[in-house]
Amino acid sequence: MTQRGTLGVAVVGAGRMGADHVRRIDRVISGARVAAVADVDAERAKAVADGVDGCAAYTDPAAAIAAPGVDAVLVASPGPAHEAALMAALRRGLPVLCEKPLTPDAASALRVLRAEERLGRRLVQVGFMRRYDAEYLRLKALLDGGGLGRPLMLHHRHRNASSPPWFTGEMLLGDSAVHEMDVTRWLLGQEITAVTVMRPRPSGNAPEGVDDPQFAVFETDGGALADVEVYVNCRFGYQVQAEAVCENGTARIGDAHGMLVAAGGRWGGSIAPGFVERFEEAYDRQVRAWVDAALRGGATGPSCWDGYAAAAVCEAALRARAEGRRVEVGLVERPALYR
Ligand SMILES: NC(=O)C1=CN([C@@H]2O[C@H](COP(=O)(O)OP(=O)(O)OC[C@H]3O[C@@H](n4cnc5c(N)ncnc54)[C@H](O)[C@@H]3O)[C@@H](O)[C@H]2O)C=CC1
Ligand SMILES: O=C1[C@@H](O)[C@H](O)[C@@H](O)[C@H](O)[C@H]1O
Repeated sequence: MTQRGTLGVAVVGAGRMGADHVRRIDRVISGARVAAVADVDAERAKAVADGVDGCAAYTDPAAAIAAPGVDAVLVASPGPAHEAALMAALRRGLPVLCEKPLTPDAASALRVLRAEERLGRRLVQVGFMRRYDAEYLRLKALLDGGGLGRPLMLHHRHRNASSPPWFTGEMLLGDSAVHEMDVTRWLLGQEITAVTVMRPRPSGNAPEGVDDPQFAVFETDGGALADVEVYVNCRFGYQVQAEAVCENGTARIGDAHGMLVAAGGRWGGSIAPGFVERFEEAYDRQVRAWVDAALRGGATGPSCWDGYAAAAVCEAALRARAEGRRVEVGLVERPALYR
């Protein structure tokens, strides 16, 4: 039950993304309020909850999800903790926005999908926020319109200025390139069927033991190819680009944002420092769409099927990287709920 048409949200995980979503719900989005914040780090939960009127702090996510006034759950804990929070929310029949990845592997993603399927209706939205980015939406509309002919190839570039200290070689695929796995499927309306991963000699910027950058190639069931360069210690900024090569033309996004300045014999723009700045409007639109759907009692956007398919592609990519060979992606039959 919502109080006076306002969605009471429990936010699980009060780190970088969780705290930013709390700010967004509290100050940017209408129709929702943060009723509870849970973090295993009690001080962090309290610090974030203290910034919001009437918000309670918890260290146990299940207690926050069951708290009075909670109508919906936003999961922003690390990927391995997502399944427990998702299951607790689904047991109570609550709508969930779960940060990517849905879960870190296909088996756990499938368990979540089956739990939602048993309820017979969609309650989960996965935080693949690029689907809400204005540039990606324009590219999707262009491809769907068919004016350029059939898409043949996608070229993706995903560069971060630097990776956090805990980042591993596996995370370039499971944490970063998972976005390209999702947008490839979404832009083309096709499933990824096989993955190959190649690695150049690591950059001198890469932390010891981290194979950065990596290069992956996806094959799809519609006969398209997509490649992604993931480079998470490029130093120069946060850059996400995509180019579609179609039968009769190409379209490219992610080159320039905002102003171009000409001065002193040079011209140019600026590159966002990080994902929070580059995708700020997409995060806003994503959360707004989730709140609107939850207030109507449903879910929208990337589904458990999308989260599961991306997890299966990740698993294949990790095997392809470890074994140095092309690996096929195995998916279960797509349930009727997600068709
Ligand atoms: N869509 C996007 O562009 C981005 C998405 N993410 C995703 O957001 C999620 C969170 O990432 P960050 O905020 O960067 O991580 P973070 O490390 O900054 O924050 C995670 C928080 O969760 C807490 N936590 C750990 N285990 C928990 C549990 N079992 N229950 C409740 N809280 C727990 C930690 O104490 C920490 O405060 C991840 O799934 C990540 O992949 C992260 C960055 C960007
Ligand atoms: O999701 C994200 C992070 O978790 C990930 O670590 C970054 O590489 C991505 O650019 C960002 O969008």
